[in-house]
Amino acid sequence: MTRTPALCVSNVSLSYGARRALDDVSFALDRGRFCALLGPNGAGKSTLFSLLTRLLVTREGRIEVAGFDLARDPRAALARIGVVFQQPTLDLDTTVMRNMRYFAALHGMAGREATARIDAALERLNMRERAGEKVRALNGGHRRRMEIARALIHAPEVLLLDEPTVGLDTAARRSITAHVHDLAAEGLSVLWATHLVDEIEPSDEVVVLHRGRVLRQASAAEIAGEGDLIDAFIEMTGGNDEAAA
Ligand SMILES: Nc1ncnc2c1ncn2[C@@H]1O[C@H](COP(=O)(O)OP(=O)(O)OP(=O)(O)O)[C@@H](O)[C@H]1O
Repeated sequence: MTRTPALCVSNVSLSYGARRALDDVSFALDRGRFCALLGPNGAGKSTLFSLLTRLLVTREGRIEVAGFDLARDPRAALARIGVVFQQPTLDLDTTVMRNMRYFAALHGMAGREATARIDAALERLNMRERAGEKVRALNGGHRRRMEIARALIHAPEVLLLDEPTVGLDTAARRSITAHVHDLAAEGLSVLWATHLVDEIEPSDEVVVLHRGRVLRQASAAEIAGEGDLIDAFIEMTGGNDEAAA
């Protein structure tokens, strides 16, 4: 028996006026996998994330989360998704704990249940000892970790992250990337949008998106072949990217 994929995107297209931002995009994310959505700037990654989170809707194609159709059963589908958007959405002048409690409340959780969920989520990101600090006092890497912990409060099956390391220094970038790979190893299904090849491990799944189209889905090792992933990526996309930055 085959398991329902964590995420299944089938023949999805979206245009902004005359501009075709996504063109017949299809891919599937298996459960418990780290999948990089790899594409140069303008490939359509953020547009796809907007569709996956229903900030945008399209009539062209179908999206399923853990078997739930996002258009027909949005409540069930969205309940299974945790999201970290590219732009931080933190209240800087409250503590980590108050931020987390606020989000738990949005998911209908309070009291002991909320406390247990928040503790577990912060623990997974090594952030428990920071619970009493104001967000403003945290460095960029810890703020991002807090956002990831926040996205896990409701125990989603799929975690979506849109270029989550933008603006972070090398050490913080490496730490966040490692933390999220650990989450996938624990069973979470992860879709990680990036244009940075060095955030991807050989065993990761990769969906290469370019000019709104999926060029390939395979493991990073398969795509790299005998060479490096970055060379394969540049060859596929024509090199109009700062992939090595
Ligand atoms: N609101 C919009 N109106 C018109 N065109 C848009 C809009 N948003 C995005 N686009 C265009 O759609 C295409 C895909 O953009 P998108 O932001 O999804 O790409 P991306 O891969 O996320 O790029 P980046 O890494 O720069 O965020 C680009 O050509 C972009 O200029």
